[in-house]
Amino acid sequence: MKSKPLFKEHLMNHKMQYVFGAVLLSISCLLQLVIPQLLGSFADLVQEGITAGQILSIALWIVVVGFLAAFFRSTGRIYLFRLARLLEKHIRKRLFMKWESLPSEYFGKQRIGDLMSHAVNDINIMREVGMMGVFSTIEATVLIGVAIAAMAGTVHIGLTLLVLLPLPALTYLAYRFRGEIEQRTTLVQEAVGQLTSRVQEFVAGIRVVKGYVQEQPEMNKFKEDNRNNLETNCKLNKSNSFFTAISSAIVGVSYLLSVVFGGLLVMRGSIGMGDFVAFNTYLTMLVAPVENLGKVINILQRGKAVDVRLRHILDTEPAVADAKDVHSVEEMRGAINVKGLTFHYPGQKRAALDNIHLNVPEGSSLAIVGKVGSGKTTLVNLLLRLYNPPRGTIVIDGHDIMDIPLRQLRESVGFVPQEHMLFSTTIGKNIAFHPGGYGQEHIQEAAKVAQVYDNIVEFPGKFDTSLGERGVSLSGGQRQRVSIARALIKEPAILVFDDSLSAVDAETEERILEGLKKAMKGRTTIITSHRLSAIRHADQIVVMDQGRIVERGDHASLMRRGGLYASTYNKQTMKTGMEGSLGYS
Ligand SMILES: Nc1ncnc2c1ncn2[C@@H]1O[C@H](COP(=O)(O)OP(=O)(O)OP(=O)(O)O)[C@@H](O)[C@H]1O
Repeated sequence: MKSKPLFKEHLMNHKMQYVFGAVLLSISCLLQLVIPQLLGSFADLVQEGITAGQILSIALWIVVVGFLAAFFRSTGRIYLFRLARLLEKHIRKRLFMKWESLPSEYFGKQRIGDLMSHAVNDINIMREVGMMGVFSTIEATVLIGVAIAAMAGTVHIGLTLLVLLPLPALTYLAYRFRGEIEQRTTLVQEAVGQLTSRVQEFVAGIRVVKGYVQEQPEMNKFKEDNRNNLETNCKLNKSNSFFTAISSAIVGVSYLLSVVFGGLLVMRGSIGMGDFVAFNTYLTMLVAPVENLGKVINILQRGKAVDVRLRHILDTEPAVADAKDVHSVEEMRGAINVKGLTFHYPGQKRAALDNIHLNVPEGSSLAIVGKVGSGKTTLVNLLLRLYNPPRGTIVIDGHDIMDIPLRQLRESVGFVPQEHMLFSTTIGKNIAFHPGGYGQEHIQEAAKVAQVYDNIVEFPGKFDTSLGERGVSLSGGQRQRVSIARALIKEPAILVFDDSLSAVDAETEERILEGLKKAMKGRTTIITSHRLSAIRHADQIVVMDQGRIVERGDHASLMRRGGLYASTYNKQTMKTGMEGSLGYS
């Protein structure tokens, strides 16, 4: 279902609050319009010979009216701005919830800078719509409307019409600039996204940049993006300034007409001096709201463009989601059956997996080995339902994986991915990464099994040591093991290690797997690895090549067979032996 325009929806949901804010602001506007009348009376009295008491009385009225107008204006402002903050909070929450529901594939296609730009800049613009957009629209509408009525009703209808003549030009101008400002705003947002992505990539890849002496080319790319950002902003600024300047010029023409023709009317005696003063004070009061109208139109246009962009994200249907009638299954035990699984990535002709059959009994271990790109990660991703497998091709404990609620499925799997993402919080919290949290005892036990306990207790803060963004203060191997501890603490029915031990040497990998034996007991374990020595104890080993299983069996039977597995194993052990004798292992 398509979502409604975000601001409109917020307006409808908070109708009464907006009305109340508008009433407060309108009272302030009406009070402000009393001041020209007071000044008009003052001018008339001056001509007739004013007394000190009259001066004092008018001054007092101006102070009282000014004070009340300011009181209602600031109260209305506080009220309406609070609504705008609510709008900002609401959209940010919806956006984050939507992002959480989208598959990792979605994020693979997005630049981080663009996502950041949506989360920060776009939402700021929506807040501006709620703040200045609403506030200035109400103020401009009431002030302009009532001021014009007062000018026509109390001073001179002909002069009012004459002075207002240039204003339709402002409407035309707003119409003419509408598309241009909208288009340029989009370009500015894109330029900001590009710049943010560039900085993010530079920071994330700083070691590669330095290692390949790419500082200068990277600086050139940054300069180009920075220049583009400047240019797009200047163009937008030009449109805005041009628009504002012409708006002011139009208002200036109104002034000219008022002074010339108003002056003539005073000379002819058609209106009094007081009326002339009041008329020009009204006109002065019109200048700010009319000028603001330009800004408001600009904000509303930018808001419209952002609204469309944000709704485009909010309307994205997650490719992987629970079916409507999905029900929790009884306890997950971890018996996995894969039946004739063939899988194509969206838009790909070549099958990433081709007719895969597997039977992994509950509590047993399966190792998936094969060359780069042979389909190991794809198989694991489908088991976690990061993509949808064809119906009936993956069955866990007798249930088609498509009929198991995603939450239950993923809670039953302890997944250790290739990339070890750690969050910028303490090591303990990285391990206890679960809504309910875990006690210290659990955290320490998981760290021990993952062979990282000794490293952690050496840090000054032990488990309370804070990690920088992406866990930069830990070595690759330590990060991997913290990530393993995070999977183990869940005590899941199924453990999946997707080439997760590649950052440690062969000996450490074996030691970790040896240490994990206790944790693996009673759990179905799936390990993908390039290093065959590490997985040789698995109950079942499958060798993949170009999306197909080309060999299967246990280590001994595969070695006897003398195929791809045996030759790779022999090559690898020979290499490791050489490295060992050279002191590398
Ligand atoms: N998101 C994707 N979209 C399209 N094709 C993909 C995607 N991910 C992987 N592939 C392709 O699917 C095939 C299998 O990839 P997969 O990542 O499963 O291999 P792998 O055996 O895990 O490789 P590695 O050992 O390098 O991790 C490859 O040809 C790869 O290019």
